[in-house]
Amino acid sequence: MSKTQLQDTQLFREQCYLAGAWASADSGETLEVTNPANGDVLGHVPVMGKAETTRAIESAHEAFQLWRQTTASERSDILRRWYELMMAHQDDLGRLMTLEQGKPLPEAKGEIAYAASFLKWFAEEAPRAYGDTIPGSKADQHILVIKQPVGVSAAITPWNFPAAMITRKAGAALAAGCPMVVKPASETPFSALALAELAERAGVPQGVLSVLTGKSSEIGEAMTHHPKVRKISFTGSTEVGRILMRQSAENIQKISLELGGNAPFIVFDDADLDKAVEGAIAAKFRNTGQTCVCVNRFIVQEGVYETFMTKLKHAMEAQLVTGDGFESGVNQAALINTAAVDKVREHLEDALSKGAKLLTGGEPHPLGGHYVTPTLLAEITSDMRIAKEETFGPLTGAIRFRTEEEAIEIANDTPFGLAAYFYSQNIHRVWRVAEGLESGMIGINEGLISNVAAPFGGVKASGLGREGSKYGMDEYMETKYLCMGGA
Ligand SMILES: NC(=O)C1=CN([C@@H]2O[C@H](COP(=O)(O)OP(=O)(O)OC[C@H]3O[C@@H](n4cnc5c(N)ncnc54)[C@H](OP(=O)(O)O)[C@@H]3O)[C@@H](O)[C@H]2O)C=CC1
Ligand SMILES: O=C(O)CCCC(=O)O
Repeated sequence: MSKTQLQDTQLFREQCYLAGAWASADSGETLEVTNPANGDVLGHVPVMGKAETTRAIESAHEAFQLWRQTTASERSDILRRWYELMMAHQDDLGRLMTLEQGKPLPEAKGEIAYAASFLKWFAEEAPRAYGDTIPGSKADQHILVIKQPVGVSAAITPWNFPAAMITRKAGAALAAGCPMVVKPASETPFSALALAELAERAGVPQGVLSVLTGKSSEIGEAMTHHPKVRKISFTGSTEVGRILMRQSAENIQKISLELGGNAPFIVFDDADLDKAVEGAIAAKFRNTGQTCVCVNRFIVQEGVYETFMTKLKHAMEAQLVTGDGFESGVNQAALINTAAVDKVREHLEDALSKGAKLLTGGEPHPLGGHYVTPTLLAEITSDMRIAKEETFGPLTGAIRFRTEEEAIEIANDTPFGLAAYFYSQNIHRVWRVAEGLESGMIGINEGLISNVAAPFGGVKASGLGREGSKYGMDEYMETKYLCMGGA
């Protein structure tokens, strides 16, 4: 990639940020990074492994001794500067993201603002790591509770949100007083390395943040097997989450997992259907369907089934524009890789072979490559892959239901429990359904639920822990009880 495409060419880094310095892999080996929209080679990043990860962890442990002693206000100032630098370079960072991830430029810039908001949020939360005092059980006894940073933390992040999944973790960790070693996805390392460059400019001390690219399983093993790493935070597939959870058992590391989803979107007879369609487009097609909170299955009550499906079909045909993320007006981009395209095709073929009806789309996209035509199916049933697995692309379909109980049963009939959405104007039903759905996050008459102030996370196979919000910093802190006697 020509560096001149960026206003600030220093944001394009082809080395890792290890212990406060820019470094190549010990082996000199590199990995090619391509643009998913056209296959162009954008550049190369180091293939690091166990040795480099161990050095980053040891440097983080050394840095921890000083970082934990900085005041919350000093950490807050640094995070605030990092936030301001991200916003000042929003155009370049957005451009880098569109190049390596594919998402449309306005959406990429939107992610930069979203990602930066976690740094601002945690800059504000850092001074609020309050403890407690509790009445003792004896007259001369006092019970105090303090919060302390867990120690060195490590993050492994995915390609679908190359910036926000780093700042949502690193913002909380650094605010709490923990250094962090980050391993971004191999598809989208340049966004991560640009964030490291800005962290350095913001004054994040040496060793407090390292960003390493390379062999994921080796880096993951080095992180989980190192006794000085006290916290692991992962966003990605449930399969890899399970591996990391097993590995982290060895050193009893604290672990947060934000894994796959299979979000249901229920439309009741009493819903405002136009609002439901608006919410459906937002909840399904954000990031071209490649978001863990994206709708997988619509579940629609029989009295409004035909009307809702017709309106959704028309909205998809009128509003969704597929193309290169740099083209104006495009809101559906190329998928990340061939495996993603294949998965969508397999879900479509499986559903059609089992009796689903095609309402729109279905054909290969004329642009070829990683482009997929937005597709809507009717008469989905629970034995289809689309109803059971995370599709992660612009394909969806709807199941028909009769009663509220049936809708909840269908919605909960999945190992996952990240996000769920439903539309109803009946306040009694709203409470019943919100309480009945087995999901960490529920959109009620709302299709866009991601928000820095809200706790993000799932239940069941969708993961453990919460990110963002006033709860996010707790994941990086230990609660310590002090019992003062003889007072
Ligand atoms: N919850 C979410 O937001 C996400 C969910 N997914 C789901 O997962 C599916 C597959 O996507 P995929 O990209 O393969 O997701 P992965 O879970 O494989 O990748 C996510 C991150 O984990 C790393 N990783 C992969 N294997 C290991 C390992 N053994 N130990 C440590 N780290 C590892 C990857 O590194 P590297 O890139 O170097 O391999 C990447 O940084 C998607 O179709 C989607 O259904 C995917 C991404 C995000
Ligand atoms: O895991 C994901 O898909 C990233 C979450 C994006 C969001 O915060 O909405």
